[in-house]
Amino acid sequence: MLYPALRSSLLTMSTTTTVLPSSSIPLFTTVAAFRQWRQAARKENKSVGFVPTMGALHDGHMSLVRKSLADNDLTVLSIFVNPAQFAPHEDLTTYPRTLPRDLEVLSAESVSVPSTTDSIIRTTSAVFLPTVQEMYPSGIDQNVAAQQGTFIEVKGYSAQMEGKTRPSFFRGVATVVTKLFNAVEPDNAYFGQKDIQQCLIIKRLARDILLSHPSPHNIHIVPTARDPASNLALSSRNAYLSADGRNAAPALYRALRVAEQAWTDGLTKSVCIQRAAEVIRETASAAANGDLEIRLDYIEFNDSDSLEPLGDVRCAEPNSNSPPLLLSGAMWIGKTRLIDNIVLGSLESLR
Ligand SMILES: Nc1ncnc2c1ncn2[C@@H]1O[C@H](COP(=O)(O)OP(=O)(O)OP(=O)(O)O)[C@@H](O)[C@H]1O
Ligand SMILES: CC(C)(CO)[C@@H](O)C(=O)[O-]
Ligand code: BAL
Repeated sequence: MLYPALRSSLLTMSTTTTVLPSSSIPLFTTVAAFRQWRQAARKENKSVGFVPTMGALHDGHMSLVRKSLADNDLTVLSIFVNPAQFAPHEDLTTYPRTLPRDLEVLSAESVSVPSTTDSIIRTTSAVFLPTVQEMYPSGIDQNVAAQQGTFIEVKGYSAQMEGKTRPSFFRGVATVVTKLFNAVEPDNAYFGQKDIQQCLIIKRLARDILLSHPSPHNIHIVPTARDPASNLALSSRNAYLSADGRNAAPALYRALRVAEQAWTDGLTKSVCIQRAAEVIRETASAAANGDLEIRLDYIEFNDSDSLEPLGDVRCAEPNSNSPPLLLSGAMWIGKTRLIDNIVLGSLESLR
């Protein structure tokens, strides 16, 4: 427990600018108020784990929270729908915003960790809910050409894979994550494998700018949480799907698994991708009867170090020095774009 007096005064301070739902977890909307909480944690020598999110929490987010609760004395989760990572034609305005429910879900989550005498129950210690003005003091225009102020670009890693369809996406992510890291100064940070390119870009960013809080090796990649019945990767954007869309959505992971099998059978990359594309085509033609438009955006194999696509090669003998391969893809279900991936190798060896 952090100084109760400080906690309650911070709670009051943090609620002066925005009307927030009531919550058993302290909520902070300003960097200044949050920094006082962080300072108190540092004085108490408590380790701080950080889970950045855009809200609309689901069990994928909660798997990151549980890992952070298990690893750290204190856990902070942020909810911020970051305008800079949405292109002007994307879904910033309709992105699901479910704060009251998010806070309920978070309050209910706990992890029991062994202690010298008994066990300790840990719950989330703070939620950081900054406003757009707080995160972008120079303002933020979704049109990159009109932007003013400071932005972070991770060059050479942001144009492949997701960057082909979303060219400014990682600039927006790298910028906001740098700001969040500066505000929170976590010892450990947790990101989901579902957004694998994001994880690797953030690790690279931390290495390149010599970040200490968190240090690159304290940026952890947590495996993708899936719907147990269909294997669909959990995602906030699944909320956009109709019942028919929901039935079709697991095809992306099925397609990736087909490509993975073809790869381990020794077929060339292009054949693996064709086989995966066939799975999506079959799903699309079945769904077309119900008027739902389904389209593959891409399936690709990339080197996890350089993020460059593989040439049209076959699976080589695994070499203990070679970095894992990324097999990833995206598909459109109507206006909803879903992503997924398989890491061919161990998550722990991703740099
Ligand atoms: N199924 C999942 N398993 C593990 N981590 C996940 C999963 N889905 C999202 N995350 C992670 O949660 C963090 C916050 O993600 P975010 O709030 O954007 O949710 P999301 O479900 O990825 O949303 P979107 O539908 O917009 O992609 C990110 O690190 C993301 O990779
Ligand atoms: C990391 C992140 C919170 C930055 O806005 C976002 O891209 C996400 O939720 O994956
Ligand atoms: N989880 C990635 C956030 C986005 O697609 O904007």
